[in-house]
Amino acid sequence: MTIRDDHSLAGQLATEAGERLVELRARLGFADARALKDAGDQASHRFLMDALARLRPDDAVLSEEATREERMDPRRLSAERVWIVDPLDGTREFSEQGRTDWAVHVALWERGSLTAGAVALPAQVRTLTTAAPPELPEKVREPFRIAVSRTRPPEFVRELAARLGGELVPIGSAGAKIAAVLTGEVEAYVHAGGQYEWDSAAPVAVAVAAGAHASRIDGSPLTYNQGDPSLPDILVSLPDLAPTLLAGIRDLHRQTP
Ligand SMILES: Nc1ncnc2c1ncn2[C@@H]1O[C@H](COP(=O)(O)O)[C@@H](OP(=O)(O)O)[C@H]1O
Ligand SMILES: [Mg+2]
Repeated sequence: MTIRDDHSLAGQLATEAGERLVELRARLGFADARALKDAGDQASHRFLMDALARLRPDDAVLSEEATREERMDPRRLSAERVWIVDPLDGTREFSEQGRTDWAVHVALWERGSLTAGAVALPAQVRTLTTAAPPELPEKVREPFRIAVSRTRPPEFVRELAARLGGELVPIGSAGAKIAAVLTGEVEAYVHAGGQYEWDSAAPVAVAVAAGAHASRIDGSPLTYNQGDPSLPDILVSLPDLAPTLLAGIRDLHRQTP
């Protein structure tokens, strides 16, 4: 495989890693969830690391599944091009039979911003990429829907939705939730309380390319390839809904700091 275009490369790598995960799921089955999660994380990480080393040997990589030492390698902080990958986002859902809300994330950061990315949703047989960003819905549906974590929904989002007249939709995986915003299944994704750069880099690259809003929940920019990869909160939404959500979050936090 020789792929000159980074957008296409992100798409092909995420898609192929995802196909391998589908096969692995079928082969191992769901009896031992821990074993399936670990095998999925490792197989996808190895595939992506080997492919990037072969196809983009001069670039740095930040992967969720790298060792702590590899993640802390200071070379990535002076590199001009860094691939930020989450080999299996929504690991919990991957290990649950029948669930399709898990993803493979491949993003490229260059000199301060995300420039390419892909989110494969292998069990939904689709990959969203910056090569051909999805077309956003033109109008915000009413009542609007906010995707939240199935297992760790932030406390304040229930109150936010109640005040603004929105509905909550629990979905696994940050990539699957942001994809749901871009394809019109929900209108927003709000998360707080903990997350890392690899959980959002690729889906945010696609969201921004599609024209969606993406920021921290206080409206400040999401920044990637930092020394500390923690990026604990995020808001992705259709652009017309963002001012309402940001103002609602600001009001809530003013009243309950
Ligand atoms: N409070 C928290 N602290 C750390 N990571 C969190 C988190 N809440 C969610 N995440 C991570 O964000 C991703 C999406 O989570 P969720 O499905 O709950 O929305 C998951 O990535 P992984 O599956 O790659 O570990 C999960 O680990
Ligand atoms: Mg993740």
